[in-house]
Amino acid sequence: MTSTLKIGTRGSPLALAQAHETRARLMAAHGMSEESIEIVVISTTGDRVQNRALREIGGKGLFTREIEEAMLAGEIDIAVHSSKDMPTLQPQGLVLDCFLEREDPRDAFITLDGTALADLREGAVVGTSSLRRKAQLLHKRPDLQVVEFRGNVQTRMKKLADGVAEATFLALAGLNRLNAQHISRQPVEPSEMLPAIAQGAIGIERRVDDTATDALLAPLRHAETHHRVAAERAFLAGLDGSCETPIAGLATLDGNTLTLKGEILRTDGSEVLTGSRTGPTEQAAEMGASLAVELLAQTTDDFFDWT
Ligand SMILES: NCc1[nH]cc(CCC(=O)O)c1CC(=O)O
Repeated sequence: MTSTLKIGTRGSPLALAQAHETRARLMAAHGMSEESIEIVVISTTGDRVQNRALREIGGKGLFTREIEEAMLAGEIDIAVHSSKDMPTLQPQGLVLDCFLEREDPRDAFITLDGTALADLREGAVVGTSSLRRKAQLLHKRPDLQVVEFRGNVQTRMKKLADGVAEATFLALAGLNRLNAQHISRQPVEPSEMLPAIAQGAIGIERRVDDTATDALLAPLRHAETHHRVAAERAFLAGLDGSCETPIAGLATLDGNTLTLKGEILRTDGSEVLTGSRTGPTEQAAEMGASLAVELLAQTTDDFFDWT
């Protein structure tokens, strides 16, 4: 290969770690040299706006638009993303169909002194900007107070140190990828709190008609992750999920048998609707779609209202 493969990514520490992991996997799979793969950092609207809740400026494409424009313009060849931040539909001409082996999909509960979620004092303040985590937490513990908590891992840890909140949640996958061993964390079992759709899975987007890049990505594709993410994202798509709706879901695989658990919540945590599907991997998308239909059928008109 004579030309350079260009990987587009956001510039956050986690995004860069994921881009470097992708480059390392490409090098290992194809014997490519480090110089033959360039990492191109692209700033997105989501990165630039730090002072407002993301949902106020709208939509899931906030962290992807500028990267996708660069790919359509041919300035980059692939884009490396956290699949959980990706809309279910990609812009015309692009496809998200390469998923690397999934990291731990669980959330982590973070306190400075190691207090467990179950031991959090009555009325404690928890910081999170995730509507899902907020709704799930309030569903279990209506006594807790949830405050908005944006920013990268360091910023959030500083807020804990400053006493802005006593606890927060982070994705275990992110902590692992950042080698953040110094941050003490307690994994939250999915039976306690279902994670976000596709949490822990790196997704690689490319141009639909770029067959050379498609072939280059082939050895990076992880089949089990693909089936699990396909079921979860079909569930999300069926719910027309935006970041305004608390949605959670996780698919697990036992041989060729996929089990998908999914839930939707009222924003204040006062109601949660859950369900599951089990079937062969070939039916991943149908399972996700039919679970979405089942849960939507149980919602009343005001279920998605802000409360
Ligand atoms: N919304 C930000 C985001 N997007 C992906 C991850 C973690 C890594 C992953 O899920 O792959 C995080 C941080 C977090 O939720 O703590």
